[in-house]
Amino acid sequence: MTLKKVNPDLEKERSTCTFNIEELTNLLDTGAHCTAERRAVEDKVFSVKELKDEIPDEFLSHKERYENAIRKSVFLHKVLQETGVKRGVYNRSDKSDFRTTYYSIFKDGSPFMLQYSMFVPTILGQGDSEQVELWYKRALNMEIIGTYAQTELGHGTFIRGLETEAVYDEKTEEFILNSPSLSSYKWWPGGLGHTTNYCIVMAQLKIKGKPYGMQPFIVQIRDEETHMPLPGVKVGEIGAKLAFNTVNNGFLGFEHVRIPRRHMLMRFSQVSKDGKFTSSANPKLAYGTMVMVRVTIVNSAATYLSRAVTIAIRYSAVRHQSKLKQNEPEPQILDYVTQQHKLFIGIATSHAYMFCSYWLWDVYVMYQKEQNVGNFDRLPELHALACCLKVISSSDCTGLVEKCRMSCGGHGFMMSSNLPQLYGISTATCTYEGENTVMLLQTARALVKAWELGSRGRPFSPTMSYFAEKNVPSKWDSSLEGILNAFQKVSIGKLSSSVSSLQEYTKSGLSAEDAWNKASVQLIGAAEAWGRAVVLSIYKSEIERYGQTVSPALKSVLFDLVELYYVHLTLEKMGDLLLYTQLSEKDVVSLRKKYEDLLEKIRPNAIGLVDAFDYRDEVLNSTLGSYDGFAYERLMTEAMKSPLNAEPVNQSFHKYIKPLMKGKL
Ligand SMILES: CCCCCCCC/C=C\CCCCCCCCCC(=O)SCCNC(=O)CCNC(=O)[C@H](O)C(C)(C)COP(=O)(O)OP(=O)(O)OC[C@H]1O[C@@H](n2cnc3c(N)ncnc32)[C@H](O)[C@@H]1OP(=O)(O)O
Ligand SMILES: Cc1cc2nc3c(=O)[nH]c(=O)nc-3n(C[C@H](O)[C@H](O)[C@H](O)COP(=O)(O)OP(=O)(O)OC[C@H]3O[C@@H](n4cnc5c(N)ncnc54)[C@H](O)[C@@H]3O)c2cc1C
Repeated sequence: MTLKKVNPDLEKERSTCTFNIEELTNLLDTGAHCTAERRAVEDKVFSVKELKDEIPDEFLSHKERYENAIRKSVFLHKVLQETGVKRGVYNRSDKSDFRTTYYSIFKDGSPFMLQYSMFVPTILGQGDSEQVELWYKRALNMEIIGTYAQTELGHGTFIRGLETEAVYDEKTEEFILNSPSLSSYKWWPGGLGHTTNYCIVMAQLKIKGKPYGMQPFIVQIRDEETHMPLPGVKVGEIGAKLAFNTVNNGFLGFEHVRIPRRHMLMRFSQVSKDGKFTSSANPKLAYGTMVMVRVTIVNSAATYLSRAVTIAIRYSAVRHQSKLKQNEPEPQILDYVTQQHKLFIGIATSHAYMFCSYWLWDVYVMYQKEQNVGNFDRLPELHALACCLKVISSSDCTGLVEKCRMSCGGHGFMMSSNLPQLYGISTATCTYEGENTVMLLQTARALVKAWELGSRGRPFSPTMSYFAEKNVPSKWDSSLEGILNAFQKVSIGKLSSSVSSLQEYTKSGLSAEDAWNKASVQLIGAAEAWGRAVVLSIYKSEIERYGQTVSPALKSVLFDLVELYYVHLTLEKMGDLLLYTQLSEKDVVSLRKKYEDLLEKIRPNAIGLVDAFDYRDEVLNSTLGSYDGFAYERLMTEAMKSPLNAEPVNQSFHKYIKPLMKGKL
């Protein structure tokens, strides 16, 4: 099929853009040098023919898909090694550490994913210098391939309930790993099924019968030559899932498997040869990899959404349907204001979380530096921020990815659109690295503690400093500052009522735990409200900061999106605002008008804004979202790849349908 260069609809859309697309791309990439570096890596990666799929993945069997994913992972590793990309070292954004490039080669994840995202970072974060020297090099060269094995069949959330044991035997200076029950089997780790030969196992340390809590151990599970499971190791794959079907998530059990003492990662806690345990300065340091991955999820969530919204907006610009005016041709569906309502918030939300993720990453890096000199003061706030922003970014972005899919009508249901797969990998972020409700409850725990300490005169940490302000009623103000203040009032109001309920429940005789459980719906509301206030505040302040360095044209568009985000959230959370602020019906009417005006203002820039995410067709992997906009031609080309289309009549006709038609069954 010969294609014209670009669909005229998209050509027209690009001509109405009011800002410099490249300038926005550089800003989103955290610098022009990051854009250049990323494009150079992409040029290299996407020129490798072995990394292209001849048959779409969805037409392969489970086993073939796995084998294909392994083949591509190996080629990709080689290419990235040649380009000098540091694998296993996170950066401020998915794009600048090439995660987006990497994972665009796999629609459903790579079996090496956990090697890069958790195995190597845990060695770096939890190993002492000698252990890092030994294991990091081996892992980086792929001499060993590993994963992070924490979750068990019986427990994922409640880490203290994990059953896998590591019992120290001082006679042989070894730990004995054991899985005492079916529920203690590790379940879920990516790559564990048939790919990894090592893993970090999180297990309960026991010395002379005494428990010392969960610690990380590096455990060999397969022979390095034959890849056979080692004696006492029971390992396999957990089966088909909603998504991540090429990640090779696995199960793992141990029958008294011995490992050397130095295979416990000992940066923070140590076990000496004679079995003496030295505790880390803070027992939660063993949870460090989770904090780091939660921080990075905020950017991943924004990135998944930016891919989905690029596909949906490009498609909406080339799709014509129904009539707005009787005597005119069918309009682009992007001209329907309801379509703009579904999609433009996707661009703004993606920006909001991207800019917040850069800020959160910087907080994390600052904490790391302080931690290295023994200062853990920032950890409770960082933990609360990582939990809460992980939750609201993953749930908001996943909801909007699904909205993007539905906004493409029937074609959004096609696997070739890549929207179902994007939904699958996005919704997984709501569960992994801490199930979202549980993470909100962790946030609430920190907020309640801060509130109670604050009421006794202790200072609040920076993101909670507004708790100190008196919740006095003030006139509604629809400026950005006014809306931010209003959301802070909601946050104070919800937290204050949750604390009152907790106090009332305990006063009425409930234990602290029962009172907490009874008030927990309120508590997760308070946690979410704090997260909203943080995101509104950081998104606005980051754009104000960048606004001083970018061109006036770009600054204006960036602020249109900030306003859209603020007004959209105000209308969405109207109930809370009516309860805790002076918002009136008149204000709501004028905010609705403001919202409609903003959609109209953003409309000419819609394609420019998604082009600025700078996703090559190979990254989007979508029949609906390609840069040239020839969605129908691509849908037909992909449909022709269905194995059923290889022959005009399928043999099942002769075997079953014909006898049925002839009444000969
Ligand atoms: C070429 C490419 C190169 C690129 C390189 C990068 C590649 C990146 C690639 C991919 C991108 C990402 C892909 C990621 C895939 C990941 C797959 C998923 C992996 C997993 O899911 S691993 C398993 C994760 N599991 C969890 O998250 C479990 C959740 N549960 C918990 O965290 C805890 O159990 C709990 C927090 C719920 C409760 O813990 P508990 O010990 O019971 O604690 P409490 O009693 O509630 O609290 C005690 C006290 O501790 C504080 N606290 C708790 N947790 C932490 C923490 N993590 N840090 C600091 N402090 C913590 C808590 O606040 C309490 O404090 P207080 O007493 O109140 O003061
Ligand atoms: C795609 C994917 C990849 C994964 N990869 C890995 C991996 O590589 N390595 C690894 O170790 N793990 C991995 N996991 C496991 C993951 O970390 C856990 O599934 C996750 O932490 C949630 O734990 P759970 O499954 O035990 O859920 P559960 O805790 O059983 O949650 C079930 C329900 O119970 C509720 N609940 C539980 N506790 C509480 C509470 N205290 N208060 C209120 N409600 C509660 C939850 O809110 C939820 O509604 C992966 C999971 C997925 C889906």
